Formats: sequence, structure tokens, C-alpha cells
Amino acid sequence: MAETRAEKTTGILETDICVIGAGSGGLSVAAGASQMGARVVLIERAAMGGDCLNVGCVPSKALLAAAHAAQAQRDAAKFGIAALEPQVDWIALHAHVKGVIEEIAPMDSIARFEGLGVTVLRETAKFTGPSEVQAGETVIRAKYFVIATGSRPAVPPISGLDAVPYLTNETIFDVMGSIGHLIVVGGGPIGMELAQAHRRLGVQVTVIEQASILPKDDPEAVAVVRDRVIAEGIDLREGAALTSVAATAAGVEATLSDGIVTGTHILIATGRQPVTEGLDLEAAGVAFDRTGVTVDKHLRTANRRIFAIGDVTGGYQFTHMAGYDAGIVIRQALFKMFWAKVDHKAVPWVTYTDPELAQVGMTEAEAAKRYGPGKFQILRWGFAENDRARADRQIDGFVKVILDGKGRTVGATLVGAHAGELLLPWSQAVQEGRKMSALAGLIAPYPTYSEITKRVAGSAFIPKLFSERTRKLVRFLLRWGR
Ligand SMILES: Cc1cc2nc3c(=O)[nH]c(=O)nc-3n(C[C@H](O)[C@H](O)[C@H](O)COP(=O)(O)OP(=O)(O)OC[C@H]3O[C@@H](n4cnc5c(N)ncnc54)[C@H](O)[C@@H]3O)c2cc1C
Ligand SMILES: NC(=O)c1ccc[n+]([C@@H]2O[C@H](COP(=O)([O-])OP(=O)(O)OC[C@H]3O[C@@H](n4cnc5c(N)ncnc54)[C@H](O)[C@@H]3O)[C@@H](O)[C@H]2O)c1
Repeated sequence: MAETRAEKTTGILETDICVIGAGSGGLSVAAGASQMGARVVLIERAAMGGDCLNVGCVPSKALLAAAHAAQAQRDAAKFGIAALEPQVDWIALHAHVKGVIEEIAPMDSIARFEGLGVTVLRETAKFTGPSEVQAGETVIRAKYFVIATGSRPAVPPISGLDAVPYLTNETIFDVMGSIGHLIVVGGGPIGMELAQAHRRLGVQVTVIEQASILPKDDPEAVAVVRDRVIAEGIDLREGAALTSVAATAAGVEATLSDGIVTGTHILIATGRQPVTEGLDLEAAGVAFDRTGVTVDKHLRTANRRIFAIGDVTGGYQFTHMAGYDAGIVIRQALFKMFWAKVDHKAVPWVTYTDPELAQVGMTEAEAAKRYGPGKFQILRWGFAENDRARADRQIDGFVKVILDGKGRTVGATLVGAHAGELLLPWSQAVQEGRKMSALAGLIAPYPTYSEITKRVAGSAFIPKLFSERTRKLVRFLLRWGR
């Protein structure tokens, strides 16, 4: 990892902002605040960059990119090119994943942050009072503290699990290549992304999900992903109760209420738990429970000098939300804009399976709950009706837009090729409560997937535009002069 060792400091450090945790949230606060003139101390005990860079978003997306390349070989026949069963060079693939991390790491490195004027301490931080943190031999006194200590895998109390060398997102990227049959416990975004990546790279995969996969997403969109992963050969066990696991000579045996699954490795992807232990939050008067540090809409904890952001608050656990939280804190701590608060109206997320699944704002089910049946409108457009998707042979998927009773956009669900890249205009539409006329009038280049955006927006006007009333009006107008 491209990291330089930070100077060892002792004694007392007085600063404006002390940030605990150099992951997505903590780094954003530190970089922003220091560049705007604040004195910043940043404390990190493990790798700079936190989960996203080292064991989360970055390695998982690099792995998915490799899996996509493998699948393209397998699927080549539809373009008139001989299909191949991909030969995976796991050593090279591992180097690719590590290489992507190393290319991004300098942005999060100690060298960069020290260059920005941040004092970086490589220690474990803990509060020793309401306005004081201890990090190794250094005591930090600050005007404001930011807790950005993230989350770790939540491991459920499954009988026998402690006696099995199970994998989590923190270890799976180190053992790639040795896996013959991966049993994935949990069909959330972590489970499904890693399941599909491994399956496409030739690994046998079973997913055990106690409810249904991707439960936070629109079920109709999830069905498109489900059909694809099953077609690719993932053994999907939904509604399955995992009662126990045991080590075997070949690896691991998982006992379900209706049978046994044997594999070489087992991945636990059953959600996250906040990292709060060891921080001595009681000493600082910061309230927390097992879901995370308690914060108000301003991201203030019970101690008004201490903010908490990102995964540790137990809210939306995404890198972009940790970054968003950082902006809310900076506005308050640096510019005294104490009215700055989170607005979760247009929170986007994307699950990077193929097809991708993207969401912003309300799902259809949330709208039904909020407005009641018949009090909101749904617009749809299928990828099959897009010429570029046809040319690419990527016709699975749809866009579903949710409008409130006044025709304002309150949510969008996209499933299909590049759904994540197509999401941004919908984030803006939800954020600003835009009506469909704003998007239907745009000129979209042909042939792009973006035309789906214009077409689904335009569909709001089809009933009126092609109505008998319009026909009558046109016939009437055409009878007149020029
Ligand atoms: C496999 C996987 C894939 C993911 N993919 C995506 C994705 O595609 N897109 C997306 O938006 N999100 C994704 N996420 C979620 C994303 O990684 C997290 O939401 C994000 O990392 C949260 O940032 P954070 O700053 O809150 O915490 P973290 O990134 O976890 O950083 C917390 C840091 O605090 C440090 N720390 C903890 N306690 C102390 C202490 N006492 N003293 C000093 N340092 C401490 C830790 O060492 C860590 O470096 C993924 C997560 C996983 C696990
Ligand atoms: N693309 C992305 O943005 C991305 C990718 C990965 C992770 N993340 C973030 O990380 C978070 C955590 O992801 P995750 O997938 O671990 O958690 P999750 O909470 O989203 O999903 C966990 C799944 O495991 C299931 N489960 C729990 N206990 C089980 C058991 N004993 N047996 C079988 N199934 C069980 C749950 O029903 C659920 O479907 C996500 O919610 C997301 O915020 C984001």
C-alpha cells in the first residue's frame, strides 16, 4: 500500500477539528476543512481509505469488472463471435484488484493529507473527556470532533460458525482463486455482488438468504437481477433458514431447514455493525446503541461539540453518503451554519450486479404507503424499446418513475445495463421535484441509453398528445389557411 509513516507525536495537540477514522467520511471532512483553512488532526489506526478503498467498493468493483470481461467471452456468440469458457489467471486477477487499490490509494494517503496540512496520527483514538481524545501518547483538544469510525461485518449467531474459518469482505479478496464452491450467507448488495462476480469467474456459488434478495430494493426490479443470476448458474436459496455450519475436510457444510449445502468456503454477508467499541463514548457524553452513534438531523451527537458521520451512525451505509455527511459537518464547524442538516429526499444507491440496480428517492412501495393507492403515478419504459440496448443485446430491464399527485418526481427505480450511470438526472429530478416536461423536452443523442430517460418522461404526455381531442384540434387547425 502506498503509505508513508506519519510522524510520531507526543504531548498535547490543540486543533480546530479532530477526525477519528480515515475512511470515506473522515477523509472528506479532513480534506475539505484543511483546504478551507481549519487546523485538522486525523486519527486512523488501520489502512488509510477505510473500508471502501481497501475491502469494500474498490476491490469489489475491480473484481466485478474482471467478472464482466469473463462473461463477455462466454456470451460472445450472440454477436457472431465464437463463445469461450474463460480461462482465469487468478494471480493476474489478484494483481489487477490490488493494482486498482494502489492506483487510488495516493488520494487517501498520509502523504497527500500531510501535504494538505493535516496532522495524521496512526493510532487508536478514544475519548478521555467531553472535549479531549487520546491517541497513543498524544492528547488532542479540539473545538469539534468528528466520529467517522465506520462499520464492520455483523456476524450472526449461527451454531458452529465460530469453529469454521468463515470469510467476510475483509478477507475474501485475499483468498480469491482458491475457492471452489462459495456459500454466501446473505443476499444483500455485498452478497449478491460477490456471488455474481465469483460465479462469472467460474466458481460454483450458493446464496443462502433468509428473506428475499436485495430486500431494500423494488421487488419488480430485483426480479430482473434474480432471473439473470439464476440463469448464470447461482444456486439461490431464498427464504432459507441456516441452522448450523460445520467444518469438513473439503471446507464447510451448511445445514438449512430443508437440506445441506457443502462448499469449500463460506462468506458471511449478513449486514454491518457500527464500530463504537474502545472509543469510550461514555466519557464524552455521546449516546449510542447497537445500531450506531445517535445523531440528530445536523449529525450532532448528544455532545454538541461532537459530530458523527457515515456508517457509524447506522444510516445509509454508502461512500457517497459518508461524503455527503462530511459536507453537513463542515458547514457547521467552519462556517457556523448550524442550520445545515441532512436531506434524505434524494438518496441514490446502485447495486453493481449485471444488470445494475439503481434507486433514488421513493420506491413504488414507499409511495403507496405515503400517498395511498391511486394518489401517485407510475411511468415505465423498457430497455427493450431502446435501440442502443438492442444493438448491445442488453434488453433486460426498465425504468420506473414515481410522480406525486402534482406530477413531481419523487422516486426512480432503474434496472438494466448502465442503470447506475443513468441515475443522475433522476437524482436531480427528485431533489428538485421536477415535472416530466423538464426531461421530455431535452435532446438526447441517438443511439444512447439516455434516450430511455427522455422516453419515460415523454410517456407522461402520450395519453394527452395522441388523444381524440388532440386529433380533433389538429384537424380543425389544418383546415385554416397556410
Ligand atoms: C464489500 C463492500 C462493497 C461496498 N460497495 C460500495 C459501493 O459500491 N458504493 C458505496 O457507496 N458504498 C459501498 N460500500 C459501503 C462503503 O464502503 C461504506 O459506506 C463506507 O466505507 C463508509 O465510510 P466511513 O467513513 O463511514 O467508514 P470506513 O470507510 O469504514 O472508515 C472508518 C475508519 O475508521 C477507522 N477507525 C475505527 N475506529 C477507530 C479508532 N478508534 N481510532 C482510529 N481509527 C479508527 C477504521 O480503521 C477505518 O479506516 C461497500 C461496503 C462493502 C463492505
Ligand atoms: N453497491 C453498493 O453501494 C454497496 C455494495 C455493497 C455494500 N453496500 C453497503 O453495505 C451495506 C451492507 O451490505 P450487506 O449486503 O452486508 O447487508 P444488508 O443488510 O444490505 O443485507 C444483508 C442480507 O443478509 C440477510 N441475512 C441476515 N442474516 C441472515 C442469516 N442468518 N441467514 C441468511 N440471510 C441473512 C438479510 O435478510 C439481508 O438480505 C449495504 O446495506 C450497503 O449500504 C453497498
